[in-house]
Amino acid sequence: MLRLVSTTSTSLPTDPPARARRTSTAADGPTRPVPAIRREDRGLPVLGRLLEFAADPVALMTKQWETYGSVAPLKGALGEDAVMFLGPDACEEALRNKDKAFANGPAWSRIVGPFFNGGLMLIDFDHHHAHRRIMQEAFTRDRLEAYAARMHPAIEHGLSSWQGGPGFQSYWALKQLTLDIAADIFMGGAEDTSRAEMDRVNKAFIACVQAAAGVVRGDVPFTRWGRGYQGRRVLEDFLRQYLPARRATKTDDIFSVLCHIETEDGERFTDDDVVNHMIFLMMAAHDTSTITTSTMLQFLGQHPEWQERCRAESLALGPHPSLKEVEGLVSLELVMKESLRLRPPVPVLIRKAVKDTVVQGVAIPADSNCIVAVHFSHLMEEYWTNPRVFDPDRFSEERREDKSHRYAWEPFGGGVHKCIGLYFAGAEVKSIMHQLLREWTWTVPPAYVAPLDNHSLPFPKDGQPIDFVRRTA
Ligand code: HEM
Repeated sequence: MLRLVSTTSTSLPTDPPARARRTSTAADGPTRPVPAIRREDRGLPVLGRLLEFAADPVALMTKQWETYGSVAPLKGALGEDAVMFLGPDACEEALRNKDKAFANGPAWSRIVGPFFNGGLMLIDFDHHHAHRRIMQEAFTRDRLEAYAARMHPAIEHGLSSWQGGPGFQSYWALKQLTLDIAADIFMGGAEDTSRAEMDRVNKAFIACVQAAAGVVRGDVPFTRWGRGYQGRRVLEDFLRQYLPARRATKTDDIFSVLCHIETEDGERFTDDDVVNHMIFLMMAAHDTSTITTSTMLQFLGQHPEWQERCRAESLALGPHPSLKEVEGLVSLELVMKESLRLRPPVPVLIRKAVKDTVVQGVAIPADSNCIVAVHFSHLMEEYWTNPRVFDPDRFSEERREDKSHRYAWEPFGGGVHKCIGLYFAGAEVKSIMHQLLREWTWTVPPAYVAPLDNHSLPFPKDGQPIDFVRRTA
C-alpha cells in the first residue's frame, strides 16, 4: 500500500538515470526509441503490471524511473503497451502538448467508460476549446462568490447529522456530505425531489463512477457496467426533467448557470451539452474533493499542532465567511496543498498519442497509450525537502518549494485540460474544514497509514476511522 507518512518505503533516487538527463526534442536533434521493456518487467499474463499499480502506484513509478528514466515502457492489462512519463520535465511536455499530439477522449473514455461522454475532460482540440470557453463563464469570480455563500448552509445541514465518536468512519461521512452539497450547489436542491428520489439519483451517480473498475465492459445486467448504463439513464432522465425550469429562471446553482451562460460571441450550451457537462462536473468534483478533505482530516488528526493552528484562524472568523475570508485561511491553505502533494486524488493522467511526437528526446509513436505520472513528481528529492514528510510550511512564502519547477506540484494537471474547478474545490474543501474545525476536534494515531484502494481514485478502504469529538467551548 501507499505509505505516505512512513519514511521507510522505497527511497527515490536523487539523480535521474543518465537516460533521463537527455532533453533533445524533435527540433533540436536526433531522437531515440522508447526503451525496450525488460523481461522481468512484463508482469503477469493478461494483467501485466495492473496489480502492482493497484497495490502501490508510487513504488511502481519509482521502479520505472530507476530502470528506464523519464520515459518508461509499461505492460498494461491485456498485453497492451503503454509509455509512462516521469518527472516534471516529461510531465510538462506531455501536458503542454505543444504539437497537439496527445488526446484525452480516446484515453479517458477507455477508463471511465461511456458514462461521462461529452464531459469537458473527454473532448479534445477545437471541440474542447469551444466548450471550455463557454464553461469558463460558470467559474468567474462572481459566480464562485455565489457558490461559496451557498455552501455554508449546505455544509451546516449535512454536518448536523454527524454523530462522531471513537472510530468514526470519516471517509464515508465526508462522501455523503459532498454528495449532499452537490445536490444543492450543482442541482439547486432539485426542489420538487423527495429524499428517496435524491437517493436514487445519488446511487445512479455512484454506479457511473464505480463502473470504471468493471471487468465486463458492456451493457450486461448485474455487472458494474450494466449498473453504470442504468445509472446514466437515470441521471439523464432526472436532469432533462428539470431542464425547462432551469432554462426558464436564473438561479445560482451550476445547473441553472450552465443553462444560461454564453460567451461574448453568444455561444451557448445545447440541452444535450448541459446534461453531459452536469454529469461530468459532478463526477469531477465529487471524489476529488472527498479524498482531499479526508486526507486533510487524517493529517490534522496526526499533527495536533497544525490542527490548533488552523482552528485558531477559523475561530477568528464567523461561521459563514466570504470567499475572500475562506481564501485567507492561510494555514488551511498550506495543509490543503501539502495533502494534495502527498495524496493527489488523480495520481496519474492518461493520454493517447494521435500522431508521432517526441517527449524528452524519445520518439512516441502515434497510437501510444500514455500515462503522465503526476504523483511521482510530488515526491522527488530533487524538488522537495524530505518529500515523504508532512510539512505544510514548505508551501509558505519563505520556502515555496513548489516553485522548484513549474510542474513539481501538479494535482490539478496542466495545459488546456487543467482543472477548471480548482478554485471551486479550494472553496468547498476549506469551507468544510472550517466548519469541522470550529465544531469538532479529532485524533488519528501517528502510525496510521491509510490502506488505499487504488483501482480508481485512491480512497481509504477502511473508511478512515478517527476519534471525533464535539468541542465544548
Ligand atoms: C481537489 C479537487 C480536485 C482535483 C484534485 C482535481 C483534479 C483535476 C485534474 C488533475 C484534472 C485534469 C485531467 C486531465 O488533464 O486529464 C481535472 C480536470 C477537470 N476538473 Fe478537476 N479536480 C478537482 C476538483 C474539481 C471540481 C470541484 C470541479 C468542478 C466544480 C472540477 C472540474 C473539472 C473539469 C470540468 C475538468 C476538465 C477540464 C478540461 O478538460 O478542460 N474539478 N481536475
